Amino acid sequence: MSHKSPKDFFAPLAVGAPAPLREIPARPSRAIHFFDPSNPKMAAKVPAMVGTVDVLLGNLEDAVKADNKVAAREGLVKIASETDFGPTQLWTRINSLDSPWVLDDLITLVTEIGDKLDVVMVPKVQGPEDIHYVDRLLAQLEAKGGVQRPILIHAILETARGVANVEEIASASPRMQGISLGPADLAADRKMKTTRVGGGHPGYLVRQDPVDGDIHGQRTVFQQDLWHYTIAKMVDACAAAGIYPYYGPFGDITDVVAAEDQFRNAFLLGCVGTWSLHPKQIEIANRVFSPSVEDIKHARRVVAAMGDGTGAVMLDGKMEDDASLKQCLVLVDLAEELAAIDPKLKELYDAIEVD
Ligand SMILES: CC(=O)SCCNC(=O)CCNC(=O)[C@H](O)C(C)(C)COP(=O)(O)OP(=O)(O)OC[C@H]1O[C@@H](n2cnc3c(N)ncnc32)[C@H](O)[C@@H]1OP(=O)(O)O
Ligand SMILES: O=CC(=O)O
Ligand SMILES: [Mg+2]
Repeated sequence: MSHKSPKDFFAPLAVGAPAPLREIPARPSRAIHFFDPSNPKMAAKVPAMVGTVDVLLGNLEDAVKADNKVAAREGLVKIASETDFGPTQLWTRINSLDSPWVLDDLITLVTEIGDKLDVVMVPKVQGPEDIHYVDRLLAQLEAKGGVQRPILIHAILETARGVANVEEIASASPRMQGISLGPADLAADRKMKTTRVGGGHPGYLVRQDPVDGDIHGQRTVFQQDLWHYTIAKMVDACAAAGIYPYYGPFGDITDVVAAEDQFRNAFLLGCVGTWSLHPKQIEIANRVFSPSVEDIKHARRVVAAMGDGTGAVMLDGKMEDDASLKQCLVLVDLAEELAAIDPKLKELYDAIEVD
């Protein structure tokens, strides 16, 4: 397989298209909030959500009825044209690359609202060839529409082939912003025997060994995480490529407790955010994907104790060194990025006293 040289990788793919970015900016994206632009009730709520959520995503793919595909596309153009998004990013999820709608999705959105669109989410990505296709098309359309800065690409990891190719997908283009887990389509594609949109399953468990050989006696059951392997693989692929990993949908809107657990697992494993399908999931995501006061307090104590950052010190009976300092700096840096856009968090983090 032939690879592009570094100089070609960062050259625009169409005459007149903006130059690709050399680094993907670390813009907060704790919640990517989905709305259906063809649904008048949802669409009406979008302007008031600006500033309350990091990303608003006009969804054109699954969950939008086939009869409403054109209305959703046109609805998104209208909302984008009429709304000042301020600090909130505007993303879209286009229809899949084999669908009858995707070409018109891209032509319409990039030429009409390209300057407002930050990221295009591409579903059911199978391999780098899908990203190359969207990459070139975006460049051609940016040139046609006079778009001034490159629109980034976000892939959904929701096919078995996509998971097998995740490293190549992550580094397929300088437009690659990040990757989300798509547990619902991935489960179907893998022929998993679940019937849910993300989250766990009570049947996927590990059981304590029999006590005194009594297999029918009381034995503790530990439910396992169906998504651990894929999220970890995705996080590694994204970190290696310098892009951002996300959990995806949690379909049980009423189970806010399990949603929080699933989001926190993803946060701890390295994800920067998740999807929100319903307004009540935004607050959960914003909270979970922001470092806690306790974490920042501890991280700042380690930073202070480590002085010039070399050597080893004891803090509360625990050894700290360069590696634990680096982990603490991940949290401190994230807190600074979030404080810059979230005044409540800034107040919270500023009030922390390090003893
Ligand atoms: C596997 C995947 O691909 S996941 C991604 C695709 N799926 C989606 O994007 C789903 C997006 N979400 C939704 O469609 C809806 O939230 C549903 C269908 C799950 C639930 O909708 P409802 O039954 O209307 O929920 P509910 O009655 O609690 O809504 C309360 C209010 O919030 C509004 N609302 C619900 N979801 C959203 C949303 N995502 N964004 C903005 N407003 C919303 C409703 O319109 C309703 O407004 P109203 O008070 O003016 O009547
Ligand atoms: O698109 C998301 C999914 O889980 O499927
Ligand atoms: Mg899907």
